[in-house]
Amino acid sequence: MSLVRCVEVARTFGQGDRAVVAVHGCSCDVEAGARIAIRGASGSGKSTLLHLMAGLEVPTSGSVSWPEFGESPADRARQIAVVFQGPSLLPALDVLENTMMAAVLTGTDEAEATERALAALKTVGVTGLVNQLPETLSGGQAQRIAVARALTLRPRLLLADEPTGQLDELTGRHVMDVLLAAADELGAALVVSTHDPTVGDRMTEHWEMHDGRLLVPARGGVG
Ligand SMILES: Nc1ncnc2c1ncn2[C@@H]1O[C@H](COP(=O)(O)OP(=O)(O)OP(=O)(O)O)[C@@H](O)[C@H]1O
Repeated sequence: MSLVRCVEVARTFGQGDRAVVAVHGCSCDVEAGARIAIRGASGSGKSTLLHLMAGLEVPTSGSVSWPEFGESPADRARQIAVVFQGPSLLPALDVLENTMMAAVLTGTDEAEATERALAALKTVGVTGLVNQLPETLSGGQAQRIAVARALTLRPRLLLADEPTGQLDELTGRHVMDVLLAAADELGAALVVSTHDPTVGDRMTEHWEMHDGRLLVPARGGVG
């Protein structure tokens, strides 16, 4: 069964002359355990599609459903983690608090969330930073903490929007190692938008976006 099903989904921003159709009539399924890379030029709609899949954007038309996650947004929030493209840490919270926050807000006991967050920070290699505020971090460190926050949630669906875009090659490879290992361990599906062909090479399904339109090759097709 699909974790996410998009049927003829479209998302338009703005109105009238200023309307931008970011996503046009996209239909796709993310199956349990999938490893999907979404490639496409800047502005082709990758982030918007990931946000629709996460339930963070509401489609202008069409439908997004989560057949395995239940109807309520609260149930979904526990099952889906997003690694955002840009800075996403809360400036007033330190690294540990940022890492555990999403899990606590979705119902994980605080002691359990702390334990998970410390383990996730160790996994991404930033244990020395637990008490620092986001303003003291490099872009790469902040991105690794955003990955740790996603892992702390223990989701069944991991959506990562250009997770290596701001990182040097070695750190980027490490972040992908961590995301793939975590997805394996959790039995989660992983969907990554990327411009980096080396990231795409590590995934098993290859989707393309062009001007808001999604091309999903038939299973076993050439990516
Ligand atoms: N909140 C918004 N308001 C208005 N326009 C938006 C908004 N979000 C996205 N867009 C527009 O929708 C289109 C698709 O943007 P999106 O960020 O989804 O593309 P992308 O493929 O992720 O780009 P990139 O690779 O640069 O991150 C772009 O033309 C963008 O300017």
